[in-house]
Amino acid sequence: MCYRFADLTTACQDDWTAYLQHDFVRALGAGSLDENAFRHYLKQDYLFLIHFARAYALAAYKSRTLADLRQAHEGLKAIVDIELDLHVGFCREWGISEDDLAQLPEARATLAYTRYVLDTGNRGDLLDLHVALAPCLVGYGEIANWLNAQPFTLRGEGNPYDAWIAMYASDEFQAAMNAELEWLNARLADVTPARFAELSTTFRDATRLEIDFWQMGLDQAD
Ligand SMILES: Cc1ncc(C[n+]2csc(CCO)c2C)c(N)n1
Repeated sequence: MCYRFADLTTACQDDWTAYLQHDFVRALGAGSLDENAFRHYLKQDYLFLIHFARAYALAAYKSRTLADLRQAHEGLKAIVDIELDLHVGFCREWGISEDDLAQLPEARATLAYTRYVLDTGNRGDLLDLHVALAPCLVGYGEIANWLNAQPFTLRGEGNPYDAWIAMYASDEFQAAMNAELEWLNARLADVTPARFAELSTTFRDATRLEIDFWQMGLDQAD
C-alpha cells in the first residue's frame, strides 16, 4: 500500500469537511461574520502563531537530515520574521493593539490545539509532527480555494474579510502548501497500515481541534 495525504482526509472525511466548510468560514466568505467574532479569532490566532513557531523549532530538533533541518529553520524564520509581524499589523487594522496582544488570556481551544500539536511532536517523530500540523498548513489553503469556488463568496472591497481570503489563496501560500503536500506524500508512501492508522488518529484529532478553534471564534469563547 502506498499512502498519500488524500488518504488522511478520506479517513476522517466528515470531520475534514466540517472543518473546511465551518459556519465561521462560510461567514468569512459571505462577508457576514460578526466583527467581534473575527477580532476574537485574530487575537487567539496570535497566540496560536507563537506556539506554531515553537512547533517549527521542535521540528528542527526532531530533524535527522540537513534538508529537514533547513526546512524547519525556514518555517521558523518565516513565522517569526514575517508572519507574526503581518499578523500584528492586521490586528492593528482591526483595532487590536500590541499591548492588547501582549496581555491576552489564552482560550481553552487555543491551549488544547497548540499543546496537542507540541505533545504529538514530542512523543513522536518528525512525521507525527508534520501530520499534526497538516490540518493547519493544508487546511487553510484548501479553505481559501473552496471559498473561491462558492457562489456566496464575496471577493473585493465589499467583503471586510477579503484580505484574509487573499492571503491564503495567494500563489505564495499555495506554493508552501504544495511543498508540504509533496513532503507528506513522500513520507506516507512507505508507512505500514498500522503506522498509517496511528497517523490518521493524529490527523483527525488535529482537524477536530481546528473545528473547535473556528467555533471558539464564533462563540467568542474563552
Ligand atoms: C488556528 C489556525 N490554523 C491554521 C492557521 C494557518 N496557519 C498558521 S501558521 C501557518 C503556516 C505558516 O504560514 C498557517 C497556514 C491559522 N492561522 N490559525
